[in-house]
Amino acid sequence: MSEQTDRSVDTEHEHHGGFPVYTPVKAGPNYGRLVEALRRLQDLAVSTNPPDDVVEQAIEQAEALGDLLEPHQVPEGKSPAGFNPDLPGRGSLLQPPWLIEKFDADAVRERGMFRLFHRGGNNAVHGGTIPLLFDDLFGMIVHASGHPIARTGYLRINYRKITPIGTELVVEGRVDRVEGRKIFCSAELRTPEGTLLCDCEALMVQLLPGQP
Ligand SMILES: CCCCCCCCCCCCCCCC(=O)SCCNC(=O)CCNC(=O)[C@H](O)C(C)(C)COP(=O)(O)OP(=O)(O)OC[C@H]1O[C@@H](n2cnc3c(N)ncnc32)[C@H](O)[C@@H]1OP(=O)(O)O
Repeated sequence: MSEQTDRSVDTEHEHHGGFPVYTPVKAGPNYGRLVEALRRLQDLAVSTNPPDDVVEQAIEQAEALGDLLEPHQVPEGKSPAGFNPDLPGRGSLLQPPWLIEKFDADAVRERGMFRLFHRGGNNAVHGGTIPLLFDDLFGMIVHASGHPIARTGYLRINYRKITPIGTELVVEGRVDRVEGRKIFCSAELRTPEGTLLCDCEALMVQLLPGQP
């Protein structure tokens, strides 16, 4: 039985629905550099228009990189990607590369920038990227406040001001109240000076045993 499915290691497992037990995954000394190099590629992929001979070279190199990495695929929870809290975006390419600044029962705060590959219209952050930031934050808030794993029932976002790319920003949220399985949370995205850009309310619903 794999460590991930051996539920005897976590006697509270029933209270985490059907989720595997997640634990932080250590990254080697170069892993963060790899993720940042891939993010740079994502930035360039959305902001370049290379001639076809360069496109051909890029394809060859990208395919070679895929071939290099593919033999090292591991199940969910075994890669540092998303499971290393010390890396920007916890090492995940999906997440905006923000760093966790506070991870306490009363609040979770992250600081970072949106990248070029998060661009929506007219150089502002894409409106669909902001729920990604909030949703992930609420997952961490549920965890940090000691609740079993919960899934997002809803996110209600108010876009108050244009969210800029390449500028340091801060997001902070907390649990507001709990009613049975329902964990009501809120969070705000601000500039470091405190200007409110977006705020969000969320309902996180604690999973029942076996719920995926
Ligand atoms: C580094 C290593 C450590 C890392 C450290 C961080 C750890 C990080 C862990 C990650 C943890 C993952 C975090 C997942 C974050 C997502 O899950 S994002 C995925 C997006 N969400 C989903 O896909 C959820 C899909 N929906 C569902 O699965 C089900 O609808 C739910 C949410 C489980 C609820 O279903 P259910 O169990 O059948 O419950 P149901 O009876 O429908 O609802 C329960 C109550 O909530 C209410 N409710 C449910 N939905 C709504 C709604 N949309 N509006 C209003 N009320 C609602 C119901 O009315 C009901 O209220 P009461 O009648 O009890 O008063």
